Amino acid sequence: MSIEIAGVGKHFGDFVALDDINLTIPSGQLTALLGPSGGGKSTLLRIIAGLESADSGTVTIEGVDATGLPPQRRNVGFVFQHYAVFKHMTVAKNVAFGLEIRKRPKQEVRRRVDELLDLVHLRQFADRLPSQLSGGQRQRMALARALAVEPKVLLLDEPFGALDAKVRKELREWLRRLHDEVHVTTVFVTHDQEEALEVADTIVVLNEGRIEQIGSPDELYDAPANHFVMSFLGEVSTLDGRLIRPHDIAIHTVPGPGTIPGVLVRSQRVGFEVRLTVRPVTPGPDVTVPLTKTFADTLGVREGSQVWLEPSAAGAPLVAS
Ligand SMILES: Nc1ncnc2c1ncn2[C@@H]1O[C@H](COP(=O)(O)OP(=O)(O)OP(=O)(O)O)[C@@H](O)[C@H]1O
Repeated sequence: MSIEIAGVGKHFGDFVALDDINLTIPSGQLTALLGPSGGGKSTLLRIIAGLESADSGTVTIEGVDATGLPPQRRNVGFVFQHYAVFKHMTVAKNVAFGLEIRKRPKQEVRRRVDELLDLVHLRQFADRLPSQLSGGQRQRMALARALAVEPKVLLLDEPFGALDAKVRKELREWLRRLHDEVHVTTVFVTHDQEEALEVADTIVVLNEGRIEQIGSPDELYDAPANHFVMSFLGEVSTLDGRLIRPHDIAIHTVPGPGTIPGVLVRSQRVGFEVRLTVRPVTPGPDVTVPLTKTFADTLGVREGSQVWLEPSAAGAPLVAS
């Protein structure tokens, strides 16, 4: 069982937002829709949720053809970046809302709300108003509220987008742990490759309305299908007419087989790292290689030194540029 998206297309006027999307999102996994702004991620998520209808194609959720079903009959929960909370209701009431409108017995509602508040670590804030929570706590409350009605699928559109970097990082670690506890099929939209690499089981890279690649974080990072995926998923440099990750370039003070000579033009200390920028003799841009400070010290090079660059012997991902 899973979410099956077959032949989904969506236009806005002449603009093609999604072009023949075919995708299987496995049950029980955390799947990231990753891509640059305007790539079609939110449109696809909204089509899965039933908030937007596709021009063509079908959406099947856990074996049921959901293409024509309204959102409330799809058994999905969603959380958006700017979550609309009921400001006048306590945290516990906000979480209980979906259960109360479904007229579940009071005792069951109380028990379920307690469970959920434990799960999102907000039990001690049950009686506060949302305005008395931090941004990160509010998003956790939003997740508890979405989970309350036991959806088969949880859809998150940049749920941590509006928060500062530190809180975002905490919340994504927390989301991963939460997912490992509840295993609800989760699809989240992000334009942040680090977020996708760190949290997702499967990443779907969307660009200009098309799927560029689908795979595990390791597959995408180590074996990108094309130039776009490689440069979107991490830093890349161009060396000797090829694309390579900066971490896959070694610097030597003596020549060796396959090395490319160059001159060290800049040495920059950034925290625990030293970034050495080398101008190769071969045509092409300067290459910046990150090293640990200890290793940079043992190399003993300074600006103006002659050095030799070596693409890592493991031959890590080199994609013709
Ligand atoms: N209701 C609409 N009317 C017209 N164009 C739209 C509409 N909704 C989305 N679009 C366009 O469709 C394209 C895809 O939008 P979408 O929101 O899916 O992208 P995204 O990948 O989620 O981007 P972002 O990360 O910026 O949210 C964009 O170019 C957007 O301007």
